[in-house]
Amino acid sequence: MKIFSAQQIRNCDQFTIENEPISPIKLVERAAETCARWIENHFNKTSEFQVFCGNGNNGADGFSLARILYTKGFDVNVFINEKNSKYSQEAEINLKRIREISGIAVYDFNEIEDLGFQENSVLVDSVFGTGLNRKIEISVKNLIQKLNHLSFPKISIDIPSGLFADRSLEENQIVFNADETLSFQFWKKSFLHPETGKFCGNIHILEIGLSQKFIENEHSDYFVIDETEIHKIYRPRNQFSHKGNFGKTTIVAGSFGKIGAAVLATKAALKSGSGITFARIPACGYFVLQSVCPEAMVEVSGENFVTDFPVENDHVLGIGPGLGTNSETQKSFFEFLKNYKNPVVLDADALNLIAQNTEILSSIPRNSIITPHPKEFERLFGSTENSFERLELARKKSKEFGIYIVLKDHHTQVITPEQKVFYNITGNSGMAKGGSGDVLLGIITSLLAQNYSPEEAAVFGVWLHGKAGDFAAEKNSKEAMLPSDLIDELGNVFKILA
Ligand SMILES: NC(=O)C1=CN([C@@H]2O[C@H](COP(=O)(O)OP(=O)(O)OC[C@H]3O[C@@H](n4cnc5c(N)ncnc54)[C@H](O)[C@@H]3O)[C@@H](O)[C@H]2O)[C@@H](O)CC1
Ligand SMILES: [K+]
Repeated sequence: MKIFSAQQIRNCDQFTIENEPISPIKLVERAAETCARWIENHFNKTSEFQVFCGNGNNGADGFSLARILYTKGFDVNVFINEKNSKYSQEAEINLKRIREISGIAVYDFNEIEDLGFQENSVLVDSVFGTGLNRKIEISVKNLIQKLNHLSFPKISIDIPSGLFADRSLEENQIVFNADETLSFQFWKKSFLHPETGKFCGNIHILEIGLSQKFIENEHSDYFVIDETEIHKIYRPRNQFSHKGNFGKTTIVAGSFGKIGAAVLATKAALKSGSGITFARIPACGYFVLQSVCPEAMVEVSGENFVTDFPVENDHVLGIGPGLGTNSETQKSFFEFLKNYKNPVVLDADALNLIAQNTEILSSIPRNSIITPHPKEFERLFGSTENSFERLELARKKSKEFGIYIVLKDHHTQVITPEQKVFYNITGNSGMAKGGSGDVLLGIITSLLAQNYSPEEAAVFGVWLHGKAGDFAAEKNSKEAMLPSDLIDELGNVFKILA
């Protein structure tokens, strides 16, 4: 699914109004009705809704929602900024409709303290939407601060007030802290970054029938990985195929004390479809690997750490988990990078070795995939102010070195040399444990070996990994789930695709 900027969303609204055609007020009504349906399905009629409305069309949505909820039998109060009487046309019409209903009281933002809300209150934030274009003024700031201190359920309409749709926060910005965000039609970039996404609570993207023609034709470099895309990428195994059709994967990993990383990566490669799987590990891990992964072939290199790298051109190599940073490993790894031309997958210590001498970055074979977490990324490419800037730096570096960067985070981003960005929305905090990255490297390497393109392997790989994590959390809890549980769940994820 494409992600648009605030300006592109405005253009999409406008295009829909002109071409469907539909009047602006009817479009607001459609958006509000969609929210009301969601609310009706999630709250019972004893709830009392306190709806806070701004002056733009986000406010218009709020007024309309208040009216619809009232007609559905909910108790509703509406709050406005009496001092600011300049409303958008749609907001003005909808506020007038509210004033005509005697059962809905309209109060000023200032009155919330005198009123004291009922215990069954639900707060609805319809103050600012995607039209926010500057820092919030003091009176609204005070309101949001006060509301954030109340412990009632909080719903934001379209976007929590105070967030920009497509960029980071201003300094000292106050943002409504939602439990649920009901957002129209598109994911917004700010929902997907940690500094801003933390204000959104659970995100629900509600379809409001904006123009498909506009959405198809409008260019964007930013995407959310959705299941429809994954179905297009996934290739079921042909009945007449044999193991030679699914590639050869070699995992180069492990050192004394870190053989577990090699085991996880190798098992993950085996469980995500690789035809023939090799592990190149130091001798100290030989018996462990052979016993826990009997399907893999083991090649030994060095005693306690890997001392030479394979150069078989028909294998796809995934290098790094638990490799260690011994100087002998580094020397042969760098030698290998200088001579090897096929795409490889690099993670963990492979990246730490490169970070010790970043000149070698330009020797990474074109179209390789690297999978750094934010700290590893910083060691490779330098620090940035926030995750929005980090993403833009990653786009630049992807292009410069002709590599795919899988920037691991709560919503992992896959960045391509063409500067496209794919945000992953599967996965959960139970995966924030040592070993998860080793599993991801195994999956992506295996997919690349099976002839998925680097973009497909990275996008499909992060999605599979996250989905397996979601299944594992459901069975074991986020606390108790282990990276090995992700590997066990891969089968169930493939089953939903077949
Ligand atoms: N345009 C449309 O057709 C649709 C719009 N929709 C709603 O409309 C919203 C966007 O509406 P608007 O573009 O009117 O903007 P908003 O309702 O987000 O409000 C911003 C308004 O306040 C002003 N403003 C911006 N920053 C401010 C600040 N810091 N302090 C004080 N005032 C500030 C802006 O000039 C604008 O008038 C969406 O988020 C969505 O909720 C939906 O109803 C769907 C259809
Ligand atoms: K809002």
